[in-house]
Amino acid sequence: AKLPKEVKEDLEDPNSRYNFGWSHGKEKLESGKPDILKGSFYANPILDTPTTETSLIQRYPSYCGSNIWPRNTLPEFEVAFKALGMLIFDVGLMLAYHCDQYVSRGMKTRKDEGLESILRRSRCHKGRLLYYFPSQQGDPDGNSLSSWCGWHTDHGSLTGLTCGMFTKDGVEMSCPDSAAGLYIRTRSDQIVKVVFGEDDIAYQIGETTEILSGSYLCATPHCVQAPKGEKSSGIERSTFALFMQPDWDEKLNFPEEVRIHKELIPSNSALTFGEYSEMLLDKYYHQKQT
Ligand SMILES: O=C(O)CCC(=O)C(=O)O
Ligand SMILES: [Fe+2]
Repeated sequence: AKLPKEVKEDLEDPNSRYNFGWSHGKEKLESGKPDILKGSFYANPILDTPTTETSLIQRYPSYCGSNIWPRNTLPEFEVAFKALGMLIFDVGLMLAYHCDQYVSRGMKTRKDEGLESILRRSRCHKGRLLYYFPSQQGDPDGNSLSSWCGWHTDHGSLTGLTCGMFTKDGVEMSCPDSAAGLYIRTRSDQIVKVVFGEDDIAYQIGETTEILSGSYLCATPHCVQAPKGEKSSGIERSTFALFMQPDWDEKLNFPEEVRIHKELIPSNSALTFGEYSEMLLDKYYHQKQT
């Protein structure tokens, strides 16, 4: 986020709707306003070029495009991003195995249709380095719990997260406001602050896992609160998320009873994850138009 403007512009990829490389102020919030509170850098830490087929790149640019790296300005960045992404991926596969064990108590799934197999063969995983710009006093939304990032569920399968790192002018420090950070809502509707260490990885369930597991597993609603108070001015937050999700070509066998995005899922057929994500994008796009 602190690279010169021209360097960041070179790292932008409008064709993928800014889903590769640098993205700032391009994503729209629920209110329809651009999200200027955070800057992101997206890349697939497992594959630099998921496919060379032009028709696929045109159809699913946000998944099938190629990584963009600041190889001249920050040569160590690519190495670190891939190492962290792959670590979260490997541990995530172990977690997926246990998710399958849990779900198998309640429903029958073929082994090759389990979460672990689906994630192992996917070419669609996406790492996102997030940088929340310094909190400002008197932000219009400064008092709400979701002041840095609103309540949402991630739409993929599993999201792995590192703990947020707070800095001021780039120097690491503990956050003066202990209430700042990530919050989740539990199955019993409790709001819980997520606390974990710098050597830990936290995983959240995404919507696709909820749907495919017949709601045995539930997507984790979460938001990020900015620090408040005078002492917190100038505090920035950085973290890394790995969105583990099925391949664009993966046929999703939706169970008969579906709780979320019901209206989008045809009752008789299996969509691919690529088709399904496109429908979701269209849905949110449509909502924003009305
Ligand atoms: O900043 C965080 O800890 C969470 C980020 C997040 O929810 C997302 O990128 O979807
Ligand atoms: Fe999220």
